[in-house]
Amino acid sequence: MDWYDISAPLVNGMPVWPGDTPYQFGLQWTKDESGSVNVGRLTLSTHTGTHIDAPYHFDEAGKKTHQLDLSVYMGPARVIYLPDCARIGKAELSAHDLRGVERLLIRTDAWQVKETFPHMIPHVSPDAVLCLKEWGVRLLGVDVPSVDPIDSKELEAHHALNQQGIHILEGIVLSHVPEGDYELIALPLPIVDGDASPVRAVLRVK
Ligand SMILES: Nc1ccccc1C(=O)C[C@H](N)C(=O)O
Ligand SMILES: [Zn+2]
Ligand SMILES: [Zn+2]
Repeated sequence: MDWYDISAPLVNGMPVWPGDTPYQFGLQWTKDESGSVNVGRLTLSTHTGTHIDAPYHFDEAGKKTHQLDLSVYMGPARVIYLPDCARIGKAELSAHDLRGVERLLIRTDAWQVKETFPHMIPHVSPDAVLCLKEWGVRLLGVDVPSVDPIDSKELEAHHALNQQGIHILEGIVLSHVPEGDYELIALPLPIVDGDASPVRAVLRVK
C-alpha cells in the first residue's frame, strides 16, 4: 500500500455536530424510473465527516471556501501520535521536533466509537498555536470533529490558529496510520461563499 485514505466514510446515519443537518444520500431518480441513469441527491452540513473549516466559519471577515489557497491542502505532511491526551499543548508537541513541518496531522485515537458523536475530545490549547506558527505549520489536522472543546462558544483555538494563518482540517481518520512523513491531498470543493467543505483526504507514503 503506498497511500492511506484518511477520510471518514459518508453514510446515512453518520454522526454530525449536535443539532446540525443530518447527512443524507439517496437516489433522486433510479435507473428503473428514468430509463437511463441513477442520479443521487445529497443533503449535508459543510462540516460533515472529514472537512476543512474556512475562516468565514467563525470570522465574518474571514476567507470563504472558494477563496482558500489550495497549496495549503496539498504537500508534505507529518503524522504524530499523541495517545491519551486531553489537551494538545506546547508540552505535548514539544516531545517532537516539528521544525519545518508545514502540515501537521495529529493522531490521538480519542474518538473510538465512530457511530456516535464524541462528548469529550482533546482540544488545541492557545499556547500550542504560537509554537506551530514558529515551526512553520500552515495546516493543522486532527482526528476529532473540532480543535476546540465540543461545548466551546468562544472557539479559542479556531481563532488563535486563524490569527497565525494556520488552516484547520477536522475529522480525519488516522487510527491505521503510523507516525511519519507523507504527502497530503485534502482539497476543499469550490463552494462559493462557503464556511467549510468536506474533503477526500489521502496520504501518500513517501
Ligand atoms: N457544525 C456546527 C453546528 C453548530 C455549531 C458548531 C458547528 C461546528 O461545526 C463547530 C466545529 N468547531 C467545527 O468547526 O467543525
Ligand atoms: Zn468544522
Ligand atoms: Zn472547526
